Amino acid sequence: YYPYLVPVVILIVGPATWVEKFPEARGTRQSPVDIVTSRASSGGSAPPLVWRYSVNHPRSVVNPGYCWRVDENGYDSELRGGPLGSDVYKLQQWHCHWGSVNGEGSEHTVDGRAFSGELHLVHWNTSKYNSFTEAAGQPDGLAVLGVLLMVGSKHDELDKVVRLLPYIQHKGDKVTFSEPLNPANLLPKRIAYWTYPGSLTTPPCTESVTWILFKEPVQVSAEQVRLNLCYYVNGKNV
Ligand SMILES: O=C(NCc1ccccc1)Nc1ccc2c(c1)[B-](O)(O)OC2
Ligand SMILES: [Zn+2]
Repeated sequence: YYPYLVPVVILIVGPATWVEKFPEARGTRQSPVDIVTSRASSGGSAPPLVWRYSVNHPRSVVNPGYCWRVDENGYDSELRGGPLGSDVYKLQQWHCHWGSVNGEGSEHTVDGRAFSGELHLVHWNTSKYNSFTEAAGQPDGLAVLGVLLMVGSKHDELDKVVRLLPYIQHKGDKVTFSEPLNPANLLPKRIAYWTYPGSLTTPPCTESVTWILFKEPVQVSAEQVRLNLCYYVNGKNV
């Protein structure tokens, strides 16, 4: 009776329906995936992954309704090497995924294990395409650095965004800040990573993402997780 209705309803409006509106979601390289570490082949002779980000420019934190997103507003940055061939990618935005239950917020899992959250730094291929939107439709258009988040010590760089969340409680809210922030400080110390060709994990689920998921999780405090949860799950935006 009653409780059995709820899961069915959730399935009808959740990812299961995305294929109707977004045919890409039925594709062959859909993300997220579970990283089965025993099946990952070693990187062999891939060149080093190299990045450079602008620090002192105004950024805006936006509430798109399902996470928070920081727009880089086109300021200079570069990501190259690793699995990206000879193309240069530029940071467009970065955003965070959190779960409703602590410890289950990440999109990717590693050997079946979920993490408290997951940061995505979204870059687009400026060597081949003229805009993010154009690149987002191409198989080699986007490159996303994925950072797994686990509860531990407070993350000072991330806190520059987390402390602004109370000001963007509703979908569409946006706040601009000019405090210097280096996105490179959001990445783990050790930069070993898994990489695979995948897709956006949210509609339109376009298969245009070269995923680069760092192996080492980054620590954020329980309070930082709580702040993220209370603005995105308890009814304010879902
Ligand atoms: O950029 C997104 N939408 C707007 C859009 C504009 C123009 C064309 C297509 C899409 N979405 C999106 C981009 C990157 C990632 C994700 C979602 B993610 O999977 O959450 O992590 C990586
Ligand atoms: Zn994402």
